[in-house]
Amino acid sequence: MKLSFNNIAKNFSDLQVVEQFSSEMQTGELVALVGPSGCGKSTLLHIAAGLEKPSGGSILADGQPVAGPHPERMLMFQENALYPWLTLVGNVALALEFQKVGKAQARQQAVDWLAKVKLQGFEEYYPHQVSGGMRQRAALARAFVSQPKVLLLDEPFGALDALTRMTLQDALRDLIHEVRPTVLLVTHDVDEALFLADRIVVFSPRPAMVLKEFHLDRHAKTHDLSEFAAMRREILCLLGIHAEHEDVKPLEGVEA
Ligand SMILES: Nc1ncnc2c1ncn2[C@@H]1O[C@H](COP(=O)(O)OP(=O)(O)OP(=O)(O)O)[C@@H](O)[C@H]1O
Repeated sequence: MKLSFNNIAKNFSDLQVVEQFSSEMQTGELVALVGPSGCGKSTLLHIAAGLEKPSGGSILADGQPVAGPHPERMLMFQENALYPWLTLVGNVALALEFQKVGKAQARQQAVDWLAKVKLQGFEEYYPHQVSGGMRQRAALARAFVSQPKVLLLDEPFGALDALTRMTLQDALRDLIHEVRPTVLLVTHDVDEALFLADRIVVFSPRPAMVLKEFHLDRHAKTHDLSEFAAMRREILCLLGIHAEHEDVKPLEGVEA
């Protein structure tokens, strides 16, 4: 599904959050939105989800105005997105039951998708009985089970430790490869954007304006992002972060 943001502006009372944002996300494209905290990235996701109305401009999904939330445009948050009173399989099946899929069929599909995110054997566990990474795996299964055409990810792995985050990024890549939704990813993690995205949009502080877009080759990327070092440095620089301080320096006396 193609998403078109046409001259989007958004303000909350006197607060101008987004100014003149225009961009087209092609079917199956993964676009990462990065920018300073509070610049309006989540607001753009909410507009795409149909949860917020723009103050100016229009948002189209396959040429049709977005009038409100729709299951084909799925929003996934950072953490605690699962219902604590339902098991993992119950949480995933519920996404289908909302769409009027029969209970038995919903459950079978939920079991299948939990297996795809390596949670077989944990179907009957409650969210508090599994780790944060496992909860986010289940949340991924729930986001993908109804095979959405657009996936809106708001810092999906922001609460996880670095190692768990990387395994979840791999899982997300596999699911995207299978379902091929159009994805808008809000992240503070530049490496996550470099690993997952086809395109990275870097925003200014509020009101959000596009500072620069980066196009990445779609090929089998690994977590070794050394080939993107120059791009990483430029993005960090645009965000006002001194990249040279970020780099790991060899310890004294150790040859680089
Ligand atoms: N419903 C709302 N009512 C009033 N103000 C809001 C609302 N939603 C967001 N804002 C304000 O809009 C600004 C942008 O918020 P938004 O969550 O889009 O930023 P962000 O770039 O996603 O931030 P972060 O990276 O910290 O999550 C903030 O100042 C926020 O307080």
